[in-house]
Formats: sequence, structure tokens, C-alpha cells
Amino acid sequence: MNIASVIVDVPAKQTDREFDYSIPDKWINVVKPGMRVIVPFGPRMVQGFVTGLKNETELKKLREIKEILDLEPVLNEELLRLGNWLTDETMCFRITALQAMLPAALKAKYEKVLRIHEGRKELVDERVRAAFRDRKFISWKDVLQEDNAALFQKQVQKGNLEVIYYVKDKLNKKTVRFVEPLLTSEELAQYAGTLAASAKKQYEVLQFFIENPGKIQLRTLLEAVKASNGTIKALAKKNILAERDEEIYRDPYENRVFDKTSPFKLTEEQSAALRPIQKSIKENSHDVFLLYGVTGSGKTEIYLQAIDAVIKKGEEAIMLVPEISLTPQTVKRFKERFGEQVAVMHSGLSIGEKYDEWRKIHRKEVKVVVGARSAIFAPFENLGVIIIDEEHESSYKQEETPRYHARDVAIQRANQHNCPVILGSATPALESFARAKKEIYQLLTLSKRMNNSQLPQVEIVDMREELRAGNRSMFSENLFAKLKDRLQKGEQTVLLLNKRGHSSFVMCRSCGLVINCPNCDISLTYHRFNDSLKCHYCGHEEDIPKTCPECGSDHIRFFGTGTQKVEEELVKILPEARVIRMDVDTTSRKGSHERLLNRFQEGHADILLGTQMIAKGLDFPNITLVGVLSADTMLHLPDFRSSEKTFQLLTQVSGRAGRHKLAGEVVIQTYTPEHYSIELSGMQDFDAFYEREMHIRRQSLYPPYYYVALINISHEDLMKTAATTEKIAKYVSAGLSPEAMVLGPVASPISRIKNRYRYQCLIKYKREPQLKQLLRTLLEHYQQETAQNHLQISIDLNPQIMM
Ligand SMILES: Nc1ncnc2c1ncn2[C@@H]1O[C@H](COP(=O)(O)OP(=O)(O)OP(=O)(O)O)[C@@H](O)[C@H]1O
Ligand SMILES: [Zn+2]
Ligand SMILES: [Zn+2]
Repeated sequence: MNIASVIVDVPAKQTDREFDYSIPDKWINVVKPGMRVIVPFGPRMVQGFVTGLKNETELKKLREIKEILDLEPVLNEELLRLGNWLTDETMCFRITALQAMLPAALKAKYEKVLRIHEGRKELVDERVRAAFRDRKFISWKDVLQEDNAALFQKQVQKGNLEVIYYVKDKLNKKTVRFVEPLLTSEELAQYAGTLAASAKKQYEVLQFFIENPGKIQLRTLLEAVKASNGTIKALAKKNILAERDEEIYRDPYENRVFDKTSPFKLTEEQSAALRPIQKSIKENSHDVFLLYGVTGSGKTEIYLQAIDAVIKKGEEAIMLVPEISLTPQTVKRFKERFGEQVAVMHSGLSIGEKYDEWRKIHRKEVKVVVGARSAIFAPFENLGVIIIDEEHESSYKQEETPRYHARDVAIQRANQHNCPVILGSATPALESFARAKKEIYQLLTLSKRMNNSQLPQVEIVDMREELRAGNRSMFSENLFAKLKDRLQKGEQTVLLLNKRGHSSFVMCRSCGLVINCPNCDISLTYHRFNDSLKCHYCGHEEDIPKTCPECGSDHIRFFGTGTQKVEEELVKILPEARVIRMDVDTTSRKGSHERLLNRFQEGHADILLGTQMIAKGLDFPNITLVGVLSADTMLHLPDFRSSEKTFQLLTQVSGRAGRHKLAGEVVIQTYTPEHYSIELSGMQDFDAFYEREMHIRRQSLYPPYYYVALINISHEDLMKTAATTEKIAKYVSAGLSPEAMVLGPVASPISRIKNRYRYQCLIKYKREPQLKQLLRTLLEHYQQETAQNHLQISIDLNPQIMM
């Protein structure tokens, strides 16, 4: 086939379709769907994805593919189809969907060279060998010039040739120098006997290889025999030893030894939950399981054993974990069980490291990927299970295009692979639990904690009472007493500061002015670190004013409680306590997250103080107290899920206490103790919360009873923003059935970001098959204005954040 259909990297409405290009004769059979190519587009050269091959086209004149960027497809057929599905589901451009499935490194510019694989020279086709002449590398560009690219490609597929990518910006593969003897042990000994007495070091090196045959890293060898590089060079020159560079993966977990663990003997509850999963794995059946298990009930062990069954069957597994609980502790549990078969993908890795992990999957060197949201696109070809831990987490939804939810992608992929999906949580999303109740998902329940440990005792403290009683500190009497008690006993405490919702802002006490960002309608956050104010949306930074810009008063101070402030207060009231603080500031450096947790685990601190990032995944035996400093900050967000999110967070963090032998206690401080999500999280009663919240959702017509879609409109001109939103709301309203509701236009909760005004309208509906088409028409109508970026319209068909 000599014509390729290509999706070009020009994200715009008019170019959002396949374009036909002819394949130069020399590349017929080389170009395959899923490869990236360079093609002429208008006056420029652009990148694109080959999505299909054919023999005929309606076009009279075709332009030619200019360059091939990959030797093997980077997207397999299933992922290409998934791209179409993503495009349709999230209403994004096709190019955006395809790119979202690849690691960032593949979007960078790089050069490819080929090398003959070590020890395979004899196997390489003669014509290819000839092309190398005496060179170690030849560039892919040169190969493309010649007429036998297919020949090279075949050698790559056979593993005789190796492709090396040299990427600008440090992306080249990392290599390490190895040394290995070219003679047998006997020959080495023989040769050693002939050495001059002065060549003492050479003698020792030979001795080393006689005792430790085989290759070794140069650095390790030099350290072991205390020899210099010159000694090795001398022996290499005489063809006794050979030196060579080998590529190694930038493995963030290298130099770490993971002791192999074996599966636990499951409890009865666990076995009952695992059985239907194993059955579905065995029978290749596409079932979705909701594993609803209280905190510390051993869900992870079930994941591990399900993955084990999948590997034994010769298939692969995707294990998704929310970004913030993708802690070293979590990764360790998988590496300990499956060793080298695990790839890890999360945002803490550098672009190069991520790319290396992706390649391990692409080259079929691993069987399992443990990763955050985007690992759902791991290019496995024989998926046997997809698992999503903490499935209720909002970070599984991508908040930029393509606006996909990993849960939906998981179900779609598992459907293609005929394999099960396991969604696990102690506090499932309302939508998921409702589906389980309707038996769309199969519900599996773990109601008991491991080791027969009890769920912790929870006390709710009314902070208004504290204030009335004269306690102005951020610690209630009760929490303070318990903190002291743990210090005496040498037990550990986790303190959660719920920062989402509000943080430290600066306010004038005389006139009440709050210092806002000049570009965004949101208060600036105080950063003690460099004594400045910062906008979390646009990055704007300024000094704290000495006097109020409004009334000139000098009574200007910051409000709200940041982790730093809590830390200072702790030092004051409990000077003997050793505190580890974990927040964005202390964990921004690579590896710091792990270091802090290790220090805490090893007992170098009494209190772990932090934001949301400490609420999940911790499984330390010595934690017996959890304190929540401000339970209600999230309750006041303008979001129909705010109660649900509050309940989930409080339940999760409470679950960190008393997971092993020692019993746990939790103190939740709040200004609204009567709110049901606080009250019920105190009782750790998800089922009651579910009933209560479902009732409210039914009355207020929100998911899971109704679907919602959010249209966000932004423009630099306020009038224009409001007027356009008005028009859009009318248009949508007219196109939908009378049962659908269009709320708005209203200003968004954050009504301005980066100097653009923001308006929105919310659509609530039950069944509107024409909705997507209607919205597509809408986008086409405003196409010209949005292409010039004056107007921005974003549509979210399943919004998780209502800002
Ligand atoms: N069958 C078993 N026998 C003995 N110990 C087990 C068994 N299953 C799990 N455990 C241990 O019990 C503890 C809690 O299990 P795990 O962390 O898997 O629970 P979880 O439900 O995933 O927790 P959470 O959702 O709260 O993070 C862990 O230390 C784990 O190693
Ligand atoms: Zn003032
Ligand atoms: Zn700003």
C-alpha cells in the first residue's frame, strides 16, 4: 500500500482529520500505522501520526512523506482506536488524543542512530553490515537516504540492530562502562604467570577475574582491586580484557535491593473477594469489580495476587495509584513482589526517566506498570487486568485536554482486551457505588481490618466551643493533651492541615482589604520562605505591602493557617517534639518526599505534619494518633461534591491510625461539627453517608442521578465574555429536550485568571443523545475566534472541579 493517512500536529478544527500522503517507493512496507512521520503541510513541515494505509485516494495530487520518525510504531492498533474513542468522548482534537498517550520525551526533537547489537555482528544481514563499514553508528537519516530502509528495520525487529535516540536536552540514554575478560580462567592464570613482577596491579586484576569470572562495572572493579584506569587500559590493549559502554535505564530505584516477598495467606474475606476476580481473569471476561474495603483491610494484597495470576497467565497488568500516594512505600510493595517486572511512572520522574520506563513496556521487558493517571495508556498488548486504587480520587481526571477520566479509559481498554477492571476504595465515588448497587459493577466487600485491629476511635471537637472557653490556639485542649500523651509514650502522630479551599492570605485589619492577584480574582498566598505573596494560578509574585494600599493603615497581617505557622506553634507549645513538615515547599526537591517519610518511619520524629499529601498510603505501625486541624475548609467550596470530598479525606486520614498492634485515635477539629459529612466520617460510616448524600443529589438533580457538563468561556473583555456565554446558553438550551437544564450564564467561582474573565454554564441532563453533536456545532461556530485565541471555550463532559 502506497498511501498513508496522517493526522498532523496542527491542533485546529479545520485540520482535525486524516490527510493522505504518498509513501515514497523505498519506504513502502516500512511505514506502518502508529508511526510518527514528518510531512509537508502548507508551506511548513509538521509532525504527524500515520493512522492507516491504503491504495486509493480521492485526491489527484498527493504530497510525499518526508521523513519517518520511528522504526517501530509507537502506538499499537488498540491505542490508535483508543485515540478515536478519546476524541469522541472528550471532544478534543485527534492529534491531542494521540499525543496524550505518549511520554513527553517523544514530543521532543531527537536524532536517531543505529548500532549493531553487541555480540550479534555475525547475525546481521551482510548488506546492512556493509553499510556500517567500520563505523560504530550510522544515523537513521542516512539510512533513509538509501533504498533499503526496510532491511534495516527488519534487523531492528530481530534485535540485531539497536536504535539509540540522542535527544537534545539531556535525554540521551545513560551508559555505563563495563569490563570483561576475553580469555578463560585457565588462560588468564597462564597469562598472569608471564607477567613481569613490576606489573603487580595487572596481576591483581587478573586474579580478580579468575575468582569472579564475567563482566563487571569498571568503577566497581577499580574500587575492588584499587587499580587505576591505566591498568585496565594496558590489559585491554593486549586483548586480555575488553571495555565497552552499555546502555542502562535511568532507573530511579537502582541500587535498591528489594527483598522478595511472598503472597500472604489471605483471610477469608480477602479470599472471597479475590475468587471472582481470579475467575474473571481466567475466563477473559470483561467485568468491573468495585472492591469496597475499609482502610487497612488488605486491598493491596488482593491487587498483588490478582496481578500475580495475570503474570502467570502470560499477560500484563496496569496498576494505577493517585499521584500523591505513589510513595516509595507503595512502589516498594510491588517491586518486592514482582521485582524487575515492574515499571513505575509518575510525575516525580524526569522526562528521561519516564521515557525509559515507557520503553521497558514498549519493548515488553516488564509485565506490570505502577503509575499515576497517564500510565493508563501503557502500551501493553496483552492486558490481563487494570486496577485503580483509591478510585474516588479526583486526580484521575485530567483537567486539561483531553479531559479524560482514567476510570473510563480503563473500562474502555479492558473491554478491548477482554479483561477485568478492579476499582478499589474505602470511600468509593458516589457514582461508582451507585453502579455497584445497580449491579453494573460487581461489589466486593472487605469490612474488617487486618490483624483484627479496630477502626480508630474518632472524636469531633467543636472549635467554636474552644474559643468560647478562651482557647485561642489552633490546637484544642483535647488534641493538645493527646499530643503530649503520645510524646511521653514515644508513639507517633500525624497532623493534617486541610489546605484546599483557603490558605494564608493577607488582610488589612482596619478596612478588611484582602490582597488579590492583579491578574486573577483570587487572593495571594503568603510565603514565609522569601516573605512574599504569590498567586497559585498565574505565578505572580510581589512583596508584602508595609501599609494597606486601600486605607494606608499599617495593621496589615496574614490570616489562615499554613503548615509553617502550625510548625512554629508546635515548637512553642511542645518544644520537645520533633516535627517533620511535608508540604509543597519541603517536598519540591527530588527524593525529598521519600527522605522525610523514611525519617518518620525510622522514628526520627514524633509528629508528621502535612497537607493532603500525607492522608494516603501511609502504613506505619507506630502511628496511634491522627489530628485534623481544620476539617471544614473544603466544605465551603462551590462544588456539589464538596461534602463527598470532605468525607473521603477525613476517612482516609483517620485510616492511618492504629493499623497494626497499637490502637488508634483520631481528633477532628471543626467549626461545623453538625455537618453530616463530618459527623459520619467521625463514625466512619460510609454506608450512611452514601444514603444521605444520594438523597441530596436526587433532590438537587446532580450525579449520579443526572449527568452534568460544564462549558467555560473566557475572554479578555468582560462584556464579550458575558454576552457570548449568554448566547451559548440560549443555543444549547434550544437544542436540548425540555428535561435538560441549562444553568447560567454565571461568572465562574474564580472569575478571572491571567487577565481573562471567566463565565460558565452548567448543563444537567439525563438522556440527550444529540448533546455532543450540538456542542461540536457550537465549537465550529466560534472556530475563527477561538483559533485566534481571543475567545476560549472549554467543554468538560464530566467535570470534577467546578471552578
Ligand atoms: N492476608 C494477610 N495476612 C497478613 N497481613 C496482611 C494480609 N493482607 C494484608 N496484610 C497487611 O495488612 C496491612 C494493611 O493492608 P493494606 O495496606 O493492603 O490495606 P489497604 O486496604 O490497601 O489499606 P488502605 O486503603 O488503608 O491504604 C499491611 O501492612 C499488609 O501488609
Ligand atoms: Zn486597609
Ligand atoms: Zn494570578
